[in-house]
This record gives sequence, structure tokens and C-alpha cells, in this order.
Amino acid sequence: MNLTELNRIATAMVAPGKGILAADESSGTIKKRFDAIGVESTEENRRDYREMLFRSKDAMSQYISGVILYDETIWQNAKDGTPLIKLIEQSGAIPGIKVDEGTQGLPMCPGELVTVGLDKLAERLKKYYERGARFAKWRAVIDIGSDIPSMTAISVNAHALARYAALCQAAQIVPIVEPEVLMDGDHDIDRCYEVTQRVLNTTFQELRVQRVALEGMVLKPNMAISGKKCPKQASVEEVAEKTIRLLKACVPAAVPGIAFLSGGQSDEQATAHLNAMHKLGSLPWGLTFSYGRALQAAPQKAWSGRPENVAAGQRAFSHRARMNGLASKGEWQSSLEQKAA
Ligand SMILES: O=P(O)(O)OC[C@H]1O[C@](O)(COP(=O)(O)O)[C@@H](O)[C@@H]1O
Repeated sequence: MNLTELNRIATAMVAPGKGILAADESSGTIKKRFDAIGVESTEENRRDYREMLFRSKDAMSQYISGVILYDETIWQNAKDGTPLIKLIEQSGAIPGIKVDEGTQGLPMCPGELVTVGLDKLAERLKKYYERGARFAKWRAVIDIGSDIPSMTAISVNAHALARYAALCQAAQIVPIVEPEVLMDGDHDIDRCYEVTQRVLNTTFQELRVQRVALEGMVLKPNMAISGKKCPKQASVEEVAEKTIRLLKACVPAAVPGIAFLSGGQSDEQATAHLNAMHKLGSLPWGLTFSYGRALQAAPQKAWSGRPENVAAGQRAFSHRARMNGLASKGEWQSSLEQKAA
């Protein structure tokens, strides 16, 4: 393992002004997104949609540091035959790959999930590296309910995240470690804080036990935020203040970067939260976005599967990428949203 090189890539993934495009929706998830805009989820439509994003020159070269791909996409070619991964490389962004294989019910723990995909992972990583992937992603899902999460669910998911991260580093690939505490439910921000703290502490403990080099990874956490159905929604300032307090308590400064998931926040909320965190002063790690929905909802709507809407889709994507790029430096203002294309 060349840790200097892993650290160089991890640092580039969270460079100020840039963040990660999470375009790694699995087949089920992209179908849901396409259903919402009335587009059939065929291989060709998925290719055309993602090609539109990767050919958005302004966004990709100025505001996007890396792109997380799904297995199908990393092997796909653009309409003119250029591999999609080449489009990403040509824009200056780093290609990455989702390597988990989704979730399964956790035995003995009703309602809880464990992420799977460790079998043959070493072989898969080797192929992805040869294809050009320089980072990977694995998402663990932790749900909040009246008597969950159990410590069992937290431990097994942390253990799997660390197994994955160690295998990535051995394959010279930067692992994005994503333990997502879902924002579904009616819990308040303090409950989210408390659960996320347990999850992050357990995850870092496992990473240490399994000898993962913290200097060669990126953390992708949720923010400390109110559940979607919580009657009392925390303000932008409270989310920013509590998230930074939580991360400072749990994430060692050796970690080069943290890139948030958006988790179902509105586009503008996700931007405002990241921006407010940067207003709180200097931080020990790079702090940016790795958004799926909060970067793509607008371009999906603008595109709606029509070739004549490609330019509009690219404008919508560039706008969100620029807004989040500014937020990653604390330079975003809500007035910039009104000037949208
Ligand atoms: O359930 P899936 O298909 O694995 O996808 C989950 C999505 O969650 C993410 O980890 C975060 O996405 P959001 O920003 O939309 O929450 C994406 O990288 C990924 O596409």
C-alpha cells in the first residue's frame, strides 16, 4: 500500500470549492428516481442521463472532485463509444465505484439491516482499479426507531465497513466509509446526535482494530439533523453547530476529509447546512458534499428523458454543483439561488 498516494487522492476528493457527485444509484434506486420524472429505467436511458451529467463541462471541471459510479456505469460507453469513465477523467474529476451489494435483514434484529458484498471483494477491487477507479464507497444503513438501533446492528455494520476499507487500501483504492443514520422518522436532532455518535465511535474503533490508515480514507456521514417527521425541525444554525460538535468529538484529525450525504434534505437545505458549518471557523479536516439527490433532483426534472432538454439538465446540474462548491468554502448566499438559470 502506498499511503502517500492514498492520502493525495483523499485530499483531492475534498479540495475546497469541490465535492463528490454520487451517481451510484443502484438499479432499484435509479428506477425510483426515473419513475418520478416519467422515464423508463432502461440501460440506454441510464447511460444517456449519466452521460449528460459527465459532459457538463463547467460543473465537472470546476466543482466536482470525484464521481461515484455504479457497476453498470463503469463499464458503459457514451453514445459516441467513449467509455463514460474517460469522460470523467478528461474533466479532471476522479472516478470512484460503489462496491457494496446492498442490504439484507439482520438475523435476530427485527427491522434492522446489514450491508453485504465482502465476498470476492478483493478480486472486484482489482478489476475496478484496472478500469481506473481510484476510490470506492460502501454504505451502511442505521435506522432510528423507539428501540433501534441495537448495538448488534451498529457493530456488525461497523465491522463490515472496516473489512471493506482495509481491502480497499490493500488494493490502492481510497475507501469512502459511509455509516448512514437515516433521517426517516419523527425523532429530534438530539436523538440523531446521540445515535450518530455511537455509530461513528464504533466505526472508528473497528477501523483502528482492522488497521485501516485513517490518512487514506474519506468519511461520508449524515448530518446531525431532525427526523423528517419531527414536529420541531432544528434550524440551519443548530444543524451546523451540532454537526460540527459531533464530528469534532468523533472524527480524528488524521482523516483528510468528510463528505456528507444529503439523505433526503431539500437541495437548498443541504447547501445551506454545509455553508453554515464553514461559517463556524476553521476545521481539522476538509468538509464538503457527496450528494446524490441534492445534486441530481433538479437536473433530473429539467431533463425528463428528452434529448432536447439536455442543455437545460446540464444547466440545472451546473447550478447545484456551483452552489454546493461555494458552500464548501462558506461563500454561498441564498440570494444566489434566485439568479438560477
Ligand atoms: O440505495 P442505493 O441505491 O445504494 O443508493 C443510495 C444513495 O445514497 C448515497 O450514498 C447518498 O445519496 P443521497 O445524497 O441522495 O442521500 C448515494 O451515494 C447513493 O446513490
